[in-house]
Amino acid sequence: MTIQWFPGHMTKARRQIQEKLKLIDVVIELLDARLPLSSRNPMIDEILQGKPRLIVLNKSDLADPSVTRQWIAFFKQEGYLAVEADAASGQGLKEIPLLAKELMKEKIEKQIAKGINPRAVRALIVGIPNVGKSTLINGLAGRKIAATGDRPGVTKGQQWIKVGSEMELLDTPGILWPKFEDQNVGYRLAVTGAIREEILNVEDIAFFAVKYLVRYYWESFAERFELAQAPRDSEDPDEIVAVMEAVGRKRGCLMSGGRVDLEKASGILLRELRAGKLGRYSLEAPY
Ligand SMILES: Nc1nc2c(ncn2[C@@H]2O[C@H](COP(=O)(O)OP(=O)(O)OP(=O)(O)O)[C@@H](O)[C@H]2O)c(=O)[nH]1
Repeated sequence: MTIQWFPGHMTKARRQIQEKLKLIDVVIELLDARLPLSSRNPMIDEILQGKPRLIVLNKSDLADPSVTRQWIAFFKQEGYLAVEADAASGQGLKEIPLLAKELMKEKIEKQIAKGINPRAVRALIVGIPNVGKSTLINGLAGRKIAATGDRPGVTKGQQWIKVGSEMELLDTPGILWPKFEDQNVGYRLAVTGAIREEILNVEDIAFFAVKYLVRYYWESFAERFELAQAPRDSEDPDEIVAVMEAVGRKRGCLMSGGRVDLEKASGILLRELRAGKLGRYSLEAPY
């Protein structure tokens, strides 16, 4: 699903999340492990109004494991509980209800001291489009959950999904918008496929990706496309375009006269990258 975010949509999304906040104890903020800051909503602190929060770095199977470890340390230093997960395979999901409960520890202890039997912790998943919210809900539920949505005319009955005996999850996630002002954020999101290619030019997206990969992941990049020579200067645009042309020649993207069809080559490169064929990579690091 791709959403065109206009100010009215943002206000509506914010209002919908804030309505749901009244029903829950903790928020599970889902970020993309490959680009945790770029996949984060710019107003998240304001929107969540101090609700206890667990940060889940999803799609960690696609991210560079050493960079993901740095991100976990970074978020912990910022005072959050943070874990990595691969919602698609189920890796890392078992810990989530335990950590949600950990966030409520003090309240639960107080209730027990007063002789009250604490109920299951109620949680809401929030995140930008395509970050894996539905996949995580299904993974935690252990089955496919039908999205009941906030469609007009449909009774707004929220459904609770039981996750073991300790957590209950709202069946519809909170959808947030990404940060638009920073062009590099847009490119990082586009590289992962979270923004449609009609919005940003495919060659520009591939250029951005190649520049980054050449600098940080040259070995796996060179291996995939059988490239011998690393560019001398990864800041030189001509050298990056030369790498893209070499990729195009390897993939047979040639036009009449032997020129490389860069648009086609860019499309192929991004597809292979998104499918994990170039290995695991992260597009930003905290340090
Ligand atoms: N490799 C990998 N893919 C994942 C993971 N989680 C989700 N995906 C894939 O990412 C894509 C988006 O997942 P969704 O669960 O639909 O994301 P969403 O946040 O609900 O998206 P919207 O409905 O657009 O808000 C799907 O193709 C999933 O299969 C993961 O941990 N690893």
